Amino acid sequence: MSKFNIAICQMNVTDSKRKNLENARKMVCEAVKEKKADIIVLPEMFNCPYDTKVMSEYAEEYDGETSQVLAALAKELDVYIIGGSIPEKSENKLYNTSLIFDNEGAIIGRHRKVHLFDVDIENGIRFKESDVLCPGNEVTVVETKYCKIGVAICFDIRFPELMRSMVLSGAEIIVVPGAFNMITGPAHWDALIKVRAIDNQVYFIAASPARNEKANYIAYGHSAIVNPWGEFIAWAEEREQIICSEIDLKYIEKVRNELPLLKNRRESVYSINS
Ligand SMILES: O=C(O)CCC(=O)C(=O)O
Repeated sequence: MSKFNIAICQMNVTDSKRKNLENARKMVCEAVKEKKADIIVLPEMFNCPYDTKVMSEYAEEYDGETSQVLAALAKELDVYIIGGSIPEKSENKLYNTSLIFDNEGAIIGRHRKVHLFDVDIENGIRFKESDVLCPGNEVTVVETKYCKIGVAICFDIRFPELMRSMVLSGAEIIVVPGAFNMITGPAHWDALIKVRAIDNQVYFIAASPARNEKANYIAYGHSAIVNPWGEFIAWAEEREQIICSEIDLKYIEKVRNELPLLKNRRESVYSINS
């Protein structure tokens, strides 16, 4: 199957976990019914506000309520779900975690955000995820019936080594649920998505929550899907909406053959492990 559809549900996230889960369910159903999506991606922290003060209150151990909702939905609709991210509790630690389900509802991967968002930008934004979260330590690439998919979370997008590691493990699509903000979003979001797609010759799927002006942390929105040539093939505005695009695995092969970047790497000159 070299062609299939991926959708992003750019959902509005509120402080009610119940409403967020209901909304995720409604939008995933719509993505399947209206857009014929085969793989659906949710945004970072889709079941709770993106606020370090409340993450522990919303956190769940695997396999908690959110995981059960997503697994049941994937099975019922016969689709893959890349469950954005949620605060995950494990052995008294908290992680920012993406749970990934196949079309039978089985969990096939779990990415714990590797690079925590700790920044202090003058007259801009101060955020310190490491106040409450622990980093994950693994590169995540899941095997699906379509192809291998790399999954990372938000700030992880800024680390090209992580993305390259995924591609060297066979990823042909990279999915990044991410809640950029009103400072770094306009400055860097589109450019990062585009360049990561170009330098890794992958379809790049970046899934933001909708912009909610009432939230403490205002997400940028503008979810997007970029092809391996670096073209935006689907994009959202700020509001709640679903975007969807066809993925053509043969096109990845074509771009990689015509412009052979991955083949021409000079590993003897540089090493991403150094
Ligand atoms: O890298 C950025 O500018 C935003 C990152 C972020 O919001 C996050 O990691 O959740």
